[in-house]
Amino acid sequence: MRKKASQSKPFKRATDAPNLPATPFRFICYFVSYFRWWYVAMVILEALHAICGIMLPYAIGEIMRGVTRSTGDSRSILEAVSQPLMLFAALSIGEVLFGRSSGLCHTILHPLHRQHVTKSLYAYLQYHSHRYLSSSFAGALAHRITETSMGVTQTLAMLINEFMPVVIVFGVSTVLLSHAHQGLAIFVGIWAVVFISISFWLATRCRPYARQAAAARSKTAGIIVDSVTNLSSVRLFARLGFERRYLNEQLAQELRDVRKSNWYSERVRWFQFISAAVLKIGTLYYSLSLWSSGQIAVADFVMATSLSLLIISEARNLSRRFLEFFEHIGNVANGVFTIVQPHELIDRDRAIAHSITKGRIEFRRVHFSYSAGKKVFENLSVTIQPGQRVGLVGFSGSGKSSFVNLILRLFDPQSGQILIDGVDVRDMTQDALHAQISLIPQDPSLFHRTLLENIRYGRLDATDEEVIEAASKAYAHDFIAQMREGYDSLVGERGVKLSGGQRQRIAIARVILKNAPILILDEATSSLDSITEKAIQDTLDLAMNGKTVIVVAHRLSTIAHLDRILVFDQGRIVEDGTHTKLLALGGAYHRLWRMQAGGFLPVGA
Ligand SMILES: Nc1ncnc2c1ncn2[C@@H]1O[C@H](COP(=O)(O)OP(=O)(O)OP(=O)(O)O)[C@@H](O)[C@H]1O
Repeated sequence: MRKKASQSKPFKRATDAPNLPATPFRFICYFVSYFRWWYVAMVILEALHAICGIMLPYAIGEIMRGVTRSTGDSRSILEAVSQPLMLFAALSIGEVLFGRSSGLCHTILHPLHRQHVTKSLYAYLQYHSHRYLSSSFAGALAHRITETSMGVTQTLAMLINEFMPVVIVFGVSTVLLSHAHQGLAIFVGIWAVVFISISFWLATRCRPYARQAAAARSKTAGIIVDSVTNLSSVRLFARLGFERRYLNEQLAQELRDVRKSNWYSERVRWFQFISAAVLKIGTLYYSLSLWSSGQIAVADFVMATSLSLLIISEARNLSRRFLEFFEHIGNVANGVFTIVQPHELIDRDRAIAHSITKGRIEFRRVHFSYSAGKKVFENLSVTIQPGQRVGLVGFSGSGKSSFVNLILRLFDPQSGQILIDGVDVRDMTQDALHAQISLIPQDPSLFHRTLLENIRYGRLDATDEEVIEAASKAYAHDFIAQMREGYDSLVGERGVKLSGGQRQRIAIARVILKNAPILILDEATSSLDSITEKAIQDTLDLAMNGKTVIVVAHRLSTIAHLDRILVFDQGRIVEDGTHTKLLALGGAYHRLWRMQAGGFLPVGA
């Protein structure tokens, strides 16, 4: 069922990702359809609320009509106004009941709706590629999701609670007035059309100023955050005054932009006040002259003036509302155009959760570049046998990480194949592939959760005992036990409360729990002191047992004991063999080895 729906979409998306439309209007409608009955109820309640409100002046007019028709004694007045009074009371009660019922719907629905948009956008974002995520600011994406979900609910709230009542008020007023006098109705009708059109036009004119002021405000916030984040550097460079001046310059710019926007809003307010005065005075004068010439009754006169006051109160903030409306729509459009993009790496239709039994990795005539132009691999072919432990060495930028990235399918090659146990990685579901490969990166990033949760991430059903056992094997238990809250300690954003070596040990514990058939170590012990590294090496050797292992290393001593070493140079494998064989060859590896023995770290070719 889902497949069918996704086939009709204009672009590729991961099969398990929500089927979100890629245009703001359709995006909003998509979510409305989930809660359609709630919205139908809100539209009806808000319409009834507005109708009750606008009918009140009519009831007042009828009361007046009753009074003028009565003979003057209190009994006849009471008789004449009893029905309009009941109407007035019913309308007043209706206004409260319908208004508050709509408010209740709003209270229940909107948080739910926002949650649903947030969940869907987050689920969609999860399937974006490594390339997409690494070229976006994580904070900005999170902010977009929040703004988009707010934008969707606010857009709908404004349509239902702000614009629809105004339209109803204008429409019903014109009908009521037309019963009293055609001319009055035409006057109010023309006023409403002109007022809405000019308000809309002014709002569109005001938009760039408001946007500029909002951008200036965000920039100020950004500068403050940046400066506070780097406060220790600011102090160490004795740049406190410099930072204040830097902020002051931005604040001065913000002031100019905000003033411009405020000045424009002030002009809009002038327009609103003048138009309100025109309506008030015009209706009063016109209806008074109609009444004095006997064309309308005093009741119609009262109704017309009350209606004009009601219309003014409804229309008062229309320009500002239009402005906010554009802003919310803009937020939705931003979110949709940023996040609801085609997914770059999606599982093929025939992809299966293939289970890796041997761990044989083969690169077959692989051509790969990150972007058009600079090639990283050209016709690369190499096979890593099951259970082999292979070290990757080479100068910085020679292609070691790219080699690993392709195995993990963080990127797809332009041509050629990467096969694991003879199956193209594109024919495996990404979930299955990633579940069967463990990676310990050079600088592991942890979740701001407890140590227990971070280690258990390797296997969610691991018991506390298994977590502690893995931590002990990774030489992490001792330092965890010394922490005040032990395994329940929070590690800070990305694990900043831990040292680099401690983070690496947590990452190793996690991988021990995961126990995947293929293990990739990217300078996995580079942050450890030599004594811990020696100890942990034994654990890693144990963890490598029976697995295919790839070790990316800059320090050649850490891979000298492996079964095989591949030497990379500008995307080519220039040497391939054991440490002893490669040293004897006297080529690139030999040169690297000599450079490191002499204390030099090779940085570039
Ligand atoms: N995400 C990326 N986008 C674009 N180009 C990239 C990206 N990652 C790497 N490259 C480029 O690809 C080439 C190979 O880089 P790669 O990271 O594979 O080298 P490496 O041998 O792992 O280097 P190091 O030892 O410094 O980690 C380099 O020219 C690099 O600039």
